[in-house]
Amino acid sequence: MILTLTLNPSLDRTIAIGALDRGAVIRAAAAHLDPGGKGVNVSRALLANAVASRAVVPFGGDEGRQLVRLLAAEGLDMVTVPVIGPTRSNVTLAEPDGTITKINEPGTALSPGELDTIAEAVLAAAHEADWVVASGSLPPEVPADVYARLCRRFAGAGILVAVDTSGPALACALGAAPALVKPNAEELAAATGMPIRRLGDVVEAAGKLRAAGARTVLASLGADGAVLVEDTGIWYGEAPVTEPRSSVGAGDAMLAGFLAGGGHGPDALAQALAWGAAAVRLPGSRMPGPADIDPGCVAVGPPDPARLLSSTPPAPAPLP
Ligand SMILES: Nc1ncnc2c1ncn2[C@@H]1O[C@H](COP(=O)(O)OP(=O)(O)O)[C@@H](O)[C@H]1O
Ligand SMILES: O=P(O)(O)OC[C@H]1O[C@](O)(COP(=O)(O)O)[C@@H](O)[C@@H]1O
Repeated sequence: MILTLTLNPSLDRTIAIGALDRGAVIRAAAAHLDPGGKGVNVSRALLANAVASRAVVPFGGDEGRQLVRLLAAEGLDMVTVPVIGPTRSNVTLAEPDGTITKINEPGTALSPGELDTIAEAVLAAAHEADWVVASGSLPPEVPADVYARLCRRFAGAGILVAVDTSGPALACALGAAPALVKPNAEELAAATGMPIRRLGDVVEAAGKLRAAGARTVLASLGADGAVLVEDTGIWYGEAPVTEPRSSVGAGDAMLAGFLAGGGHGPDALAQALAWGAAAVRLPGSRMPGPADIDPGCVAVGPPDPARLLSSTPPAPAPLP
């Protein structure tokens, strides 16, 4: 069983527009509402592929009740934890050429008591879990070491922790030896202070995250695919999509595919890429099921260090 924790879940509204014209009245072509948040999406993708998963989901206010209703309608196995602050809403503007602009709210603070209740819910469910996935940003005022504490709590208990986050929460988690981290190119650049222009940079930056404590690094590179760096090897793979519809949730589908594929090695990477590509072909953050996933669209092999990435993440700010 794969247990997910999303401390900052969301209602995700994806709005299809013609072109993003700042300052104008933009008439939307279509809109989708999906339940969201990174761990929630990992569980949704696993559910869509009949892989056992349970999601720990704090929820608050009318938005939170709607989130829980949407997840219940999908049949998600979840442990819901009521909290006072309302669940956030995130908006994605999707243009016809595939450009997406995301506006993610910060979310509402969790009190120390609420955090304790959420931690108890994770501990109670974790005894059945092979993996615990701690994913997404932290709401305001939540201590940056919250995922690190989770890693330490499960170290030695035979439960592997995967962390998908950014900034101080990622930096703290690295020091607690997570089994897996899944940075995207921008997070990799920010975490290492390195410009990420070529596959060689990705491999080098992943090596730095491993030196800092992560056992395995699954670096997602958007349309360029992904690089896997672990004890037994380094692999690169891609699964091109000719008509991308929405990349929202692609990273979460990809992580779900990797864990469902065994959580290590080139076959798991291939499955991750197939699930990520399938998510990109679907609208909003709809998670792909077996009918959407084409394992034949993936190529995995050794990375060519000189290969340039098609887009370079913003140059990282100098490390303090
Ligand atoms: N335009 C695309 N074409 C094909 N695959 C994509 C595309 N965008 C994303 N993906 C797939 O989704 C994965 C995650 O995307 P990425 O943008 O790196 O992550 P995140 O959504 O976490 O920022 C990629 O590694 C790739 O497998
Ligand atoms: O917690 P964060 O970093 O604000 O991200 C939350 C957002 O990420 C998503 O989980 C999508 O994630 P990915 O596109 O990285 O797979 C959305 O559902 C949600 O709105």
